[in-house]
Amino acid sequence: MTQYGMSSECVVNSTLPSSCKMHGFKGHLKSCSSEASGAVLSASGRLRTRRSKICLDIDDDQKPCFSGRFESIAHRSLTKLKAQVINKDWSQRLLSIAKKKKDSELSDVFQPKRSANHDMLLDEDDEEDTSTSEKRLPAEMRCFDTARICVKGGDGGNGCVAFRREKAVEFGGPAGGNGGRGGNVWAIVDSKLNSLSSFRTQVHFRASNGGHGQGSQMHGAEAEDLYIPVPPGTIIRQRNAVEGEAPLAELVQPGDKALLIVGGRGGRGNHSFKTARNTAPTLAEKGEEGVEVWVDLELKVVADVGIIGVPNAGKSTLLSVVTAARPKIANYPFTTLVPNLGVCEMDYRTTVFADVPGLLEGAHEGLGLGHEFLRHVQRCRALVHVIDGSSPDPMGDFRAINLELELFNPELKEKVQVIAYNKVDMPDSGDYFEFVKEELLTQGISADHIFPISAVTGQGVLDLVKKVRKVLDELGPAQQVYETNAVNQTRLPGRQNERLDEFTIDIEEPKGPSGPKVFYVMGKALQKFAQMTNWDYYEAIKRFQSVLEAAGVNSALRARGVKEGDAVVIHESEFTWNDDQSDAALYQAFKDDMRSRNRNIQGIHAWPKGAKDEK
Ligand SMILES: Nc1nc2c(ncn2[C@@H]2O[C@H](COP(=O)(O)OP(=O)(O)OP(=O)(O)O)[C@@H](O)[C@H]2O)c(=O)[nH]1
Ligand SMILES: [Mg+2]
Repeated sequence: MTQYGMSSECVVNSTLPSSCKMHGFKGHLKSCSSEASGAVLSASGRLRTRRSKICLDIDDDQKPCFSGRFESIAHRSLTKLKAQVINKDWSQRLLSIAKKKKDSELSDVFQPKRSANHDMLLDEDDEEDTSTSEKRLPAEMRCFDTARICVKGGDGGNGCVAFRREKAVEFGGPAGGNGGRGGNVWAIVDSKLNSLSSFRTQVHFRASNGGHGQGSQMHGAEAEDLYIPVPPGTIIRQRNAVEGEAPLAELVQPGDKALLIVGGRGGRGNHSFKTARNTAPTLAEKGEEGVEVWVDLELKVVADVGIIGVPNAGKSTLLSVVTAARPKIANYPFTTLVPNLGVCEMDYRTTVFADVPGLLEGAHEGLGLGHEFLRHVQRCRALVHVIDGSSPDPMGDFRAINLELELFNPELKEKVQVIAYNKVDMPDSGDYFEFVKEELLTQGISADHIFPISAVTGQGVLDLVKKVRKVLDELGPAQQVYETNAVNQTRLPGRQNERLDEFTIDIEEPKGPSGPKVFYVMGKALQKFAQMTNWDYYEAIKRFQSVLEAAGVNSALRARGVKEGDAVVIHESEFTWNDDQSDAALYQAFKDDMRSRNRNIQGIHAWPKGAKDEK
């Protein structure tokens, strides 16, 4: 029996929230104990103290199986504390878990992973499989190069109904201001970022709403735009985009930005409705609602040189020596979980290095940390292959990695590789270098591409970097890195030419023999118009009615057989069809509606002819 991530001598001091429920141990857990006084930790119990010493005993051959909230908390706490663990059992355990991870789905970053109806086609079993395979690795170990976020443009502010009231100004006229525009949502490159991990904690991005209009012709304030920072090399697509569809944006260079969502426009106040015939209008529009969409982000790391090698070879150490980057370095495999970028400046020229997580045999099939970051290697112009000199079989490692690269994508084999035989400061590795070099020469690697280095002492690193620079120079200037036909929209679009007379009508048959039919009227402009109509003003409803008449909706409904009492649904509003289209009938319907909504009738300065006010 071994313990998960810790030995009996090494007890983790973990701070867990008091509400952390220890449920769902599913029988793998052999026993739990807690040393903190009063702490209760059992398969069905609850952890009651904030600071507790926990030991979890787990069968040798079984994976720990947590569920619910405890899973993420336990993994997070254990991952944070793994450096403190004296026993290296953690690494072994981690490695074995990672090896078990097998993701059969091979997909390219530029191909949307799922078709539009893929989710719908998934049966329940498939869904379960996906969720369990995703949960097999702790969140900290996943490569954060994809994310799904929800963006919403700000709502426009409402227009205002107001009249000028001043001493000695008898008929002041309408003075209601317009609402302000809602905020737009942009994605902008932030060169300090190198992964999409920030989108783990924030998924919803909403721009602020525009200010409402006020009296004295005061317009509402325009909302500020929302800028979502993304790392360079981010591709943004509509959720479930179909194959071949152009992405919304591809942001590569620092300063690149793209408009994702436009904020809603502000509603007009009654001052805007003033005409020669209607000099005192009592209606105003509501602000347009901001659109909400889900978008998929994918990151392609943009680097000149990719540092590859087996886990623990010293890749991150090399990156920290040649660049100012400070990646995490530790003596266990899979220290690096997301690709790290570093910029090396030499002779007034910059070279971007990417240190990718360690590769394992079977990486092309998704073993280890999966094949996701192999896509990043694909985009590097040259590779530095770090061989771990302290490994029992350095040439075996070298061959295995090259085979993995080739199996993932044959083009990867063609990439120029500069070999860095690392850890020569260690006596065993240094002595072994000549043998390895001979082997490498027999593999067809030219002698001037092989460098014995010690990333820790810096020995041989300068020569290596000079060679890398030379190789890049020989390859010529970097190619255009925009790889998709994305429409990076950088300007606000002009007014959309949406027509009110473009609509469709769907009919839902009555439920019972005497029930009403339901007519769904759908059209982009019509729905927006219905959403912006302020139903609290009679004049607004009258305007809505006349627009329906002018756009041909009423005649289309009549042609489809609408009868008195049938329901007509436009956007989120439901109306009851009345054959009597007179002002009096409309006013009566308005009054009934206001009463049912418990609202006070307001803004009517002249009652329509024939309407009888009950008040
Ligand atoms: N003696 C010696 N140790 C080295 C050298 N380079 C790296 N190391 C050690 O090797 C261990 C692993 O180094 P990392 O840089 O984290 O290795 P890595 O390849 O990035 O490992 P992963 O990210 O886990 O794949 C650390 O303990 C380093 O101190 C070297 O040149 N000499
Ligand atoms: Mg590393």
